[in-house]
Amino acid sequence: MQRVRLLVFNAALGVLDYRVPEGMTIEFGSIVVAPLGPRQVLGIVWEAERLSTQEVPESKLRPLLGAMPAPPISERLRRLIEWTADYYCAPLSSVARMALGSISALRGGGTTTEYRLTGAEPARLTPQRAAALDALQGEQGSIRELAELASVSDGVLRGMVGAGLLEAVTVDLDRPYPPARPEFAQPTLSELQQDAADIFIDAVRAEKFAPFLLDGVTGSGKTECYFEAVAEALRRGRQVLVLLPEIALTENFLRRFEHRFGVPPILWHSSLKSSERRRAWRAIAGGTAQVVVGARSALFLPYANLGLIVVDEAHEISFKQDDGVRYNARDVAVMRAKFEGLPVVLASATPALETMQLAEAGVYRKIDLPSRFGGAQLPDIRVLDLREEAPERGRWLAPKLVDALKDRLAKGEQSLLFLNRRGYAPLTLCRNCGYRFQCPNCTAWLVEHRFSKRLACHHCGHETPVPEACPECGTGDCLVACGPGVERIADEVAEILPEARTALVTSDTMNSPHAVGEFVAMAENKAVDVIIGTQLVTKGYHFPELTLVGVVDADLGLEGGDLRAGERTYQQIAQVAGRAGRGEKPGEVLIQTRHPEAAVIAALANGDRDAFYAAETEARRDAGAPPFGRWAAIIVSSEDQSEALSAARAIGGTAPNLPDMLVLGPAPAPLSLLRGRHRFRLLINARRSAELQKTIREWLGPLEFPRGVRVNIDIDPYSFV
Ligand SMILES: Nc1ncnc2c1ncn2[C@@H]1O[C@H](COP(=O)(O)OP(=O)(O)OP(=O)(O)O)[C@@H](O)[C@H]1O
Ligand SMILES: [Zn+2]
Repeated sequence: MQRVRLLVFNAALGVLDYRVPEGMTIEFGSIVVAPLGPRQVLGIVWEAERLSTQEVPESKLRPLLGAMPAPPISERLRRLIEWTADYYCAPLSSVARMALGSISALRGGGTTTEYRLTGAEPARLTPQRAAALDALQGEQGSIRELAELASVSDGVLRGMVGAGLLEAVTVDLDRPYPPARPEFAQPTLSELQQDAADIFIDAVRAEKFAPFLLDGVTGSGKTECYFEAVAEALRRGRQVLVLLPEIALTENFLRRFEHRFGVPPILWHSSLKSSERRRAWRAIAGGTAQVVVGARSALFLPYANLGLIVVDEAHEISFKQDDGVRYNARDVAVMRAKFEGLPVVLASATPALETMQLAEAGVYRKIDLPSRFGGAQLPDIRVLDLREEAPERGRWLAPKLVDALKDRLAKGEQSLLFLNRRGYAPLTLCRNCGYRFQCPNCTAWLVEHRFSKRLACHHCGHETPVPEACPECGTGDCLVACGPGVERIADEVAEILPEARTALVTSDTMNSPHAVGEFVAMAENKAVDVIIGTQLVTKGYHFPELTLVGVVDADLGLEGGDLRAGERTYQQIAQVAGRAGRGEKPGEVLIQTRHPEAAVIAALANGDRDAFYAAETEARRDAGAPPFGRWAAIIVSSEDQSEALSAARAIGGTAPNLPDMLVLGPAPAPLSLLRGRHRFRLLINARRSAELQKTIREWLGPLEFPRGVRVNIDIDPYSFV
């Protein structure tokens, strides 16, 4: 190769041509360093005919500086990167960057230095050193990482190294992971489970593209089934990727995996320490990482030898990324399996309608597990009509739910209360003048968090202490909390069941793997009587003593009229209901609602999933909504409202007039102010036959906007705010 075309990691530059200097060997996919003016850029050597750019004359070509000591990005992954960029209308370089994951890992293995406490007991300590000493017990990391953990400056820690309180440790980045053992603790599967597992095992052996939907009720043992496919991949020396929707679930998964295979899997997520990240990336690219578990970002990594992909809780909307490259990891996982030629298993008790449709059309092979493992029955579901069975004044739990909670406590069984709202109260207002606390950066109320004594915005993170007096009228002691969040429900439980031991499970409390682990251990050891949680606690957990689930407000998710609100409500409630009665004792679910007649609630109460899917399918068909039609959104934002509006109007004004595409808007977004940016939205509804992405590219491509305007395209959107 004399002349090469690079995809460089800079969306503005994109594609550049270079000369390969004498003696340097590279191939397509090689990761190289190239000069750019006085600077250097990283790039991937790409097939020139697949990337268009202005030809640079031979005489002007500058030579590459060198190749990184990392395996080249495979052709299959290059094709997936192209497909993703094309489908989601995203810059190729932004997608490719996700494959690199850790830029520092590209520099090679070797060693790095980390620090940990020596255990020395100093006579006297500054308050900062004392705080660091406290915070860093059992921790190890770079100075920067430890400084962040302890909330002190790097300088404080350097001083502690000098004083002998911290010591340097050499970490080998290429030290191998202990091998997982496919036969470590093989369970005896039920006949149904074994049939499902055999199909997956055959698919792993076939080494061909094969998409599956594993549709099994809650507690049917979906994990045990796909673990058998994982075991087969391990026996054959192939790598496995398991995608989970949230990091909070990984802790649970990790323990189950270790039980089954003798060692923990390799984790990949955004809060890995830099040395862990480098080690994991190198093992993934080198083929020695056997099973990788991660959130979305693990999907684009350069696995050397992938043999199976599993997407667990595949219906979860958090697989859709809503910033940067707006891709859906569930869908891209299927595409990756296709390009790589391997099986992919989407597992869920409440599959997305899109997934169901593909299964019905025969595109995905559907494998059913219709009953719970070990003879456990699905729980009994009853509706509490809040219009007839109102909670006491200032309370949120209806008398029947309170009685059920008391009954379980008396019997020593566990209960779970689900409310998908963090904090104490979603709105705080002044009793005297009616002033409402609103975020200065977003169209959103500030949510009171009573434990941290703060008012917080759940969109931008803005926080302020709860004031003594109303900032508007100055009256003291006049603020009222409106509506419940989980913290308020926890207070109510403490009042009605003072002797009950409670656990609050939200992203505020489950903010580290350690916290999640502690919660799971407590719940399993029956050190908790009542769990109060947000959607975090609705899925994945298996607590055999949990026999009662109370849904505090089933109508919450139906408000706002999002196009998938019905489906999402169904999934959340069915999932949380699925936590009840998983052991020997039967489960009961009480759903509080003001709309018992709503189709979703009725379907849940009757345990009639098919009726719900049928009704939802018809509604979507009528509306031309996915999977029958397609949507795309264009979000225009700027710190300057009029600038955002005129840009949105310019887009609306040049909208193509096509028979198979309808453009709605622009209209102010429901979240019309977000992180200080004013937002307008357009929604495109297209027939399946429409060339949606091509049309959007041709429509927006020629338009020019002021520098402060951002235009984001969201293909197959999940968020409409
Ligand atoms: N064949 C088996 N032998 C022993 N235990 C099993 C078997 N199958 C399932 N279990 C146990 O039953 C419980 C439920 O299984 P699992 O959590 O895999 O269900 P699931 O289908 O993933 O449920 P959910 O969708 O509700 O998370 C787990 O504790 C699991 O270990
Ligand atoms: Zn905000």
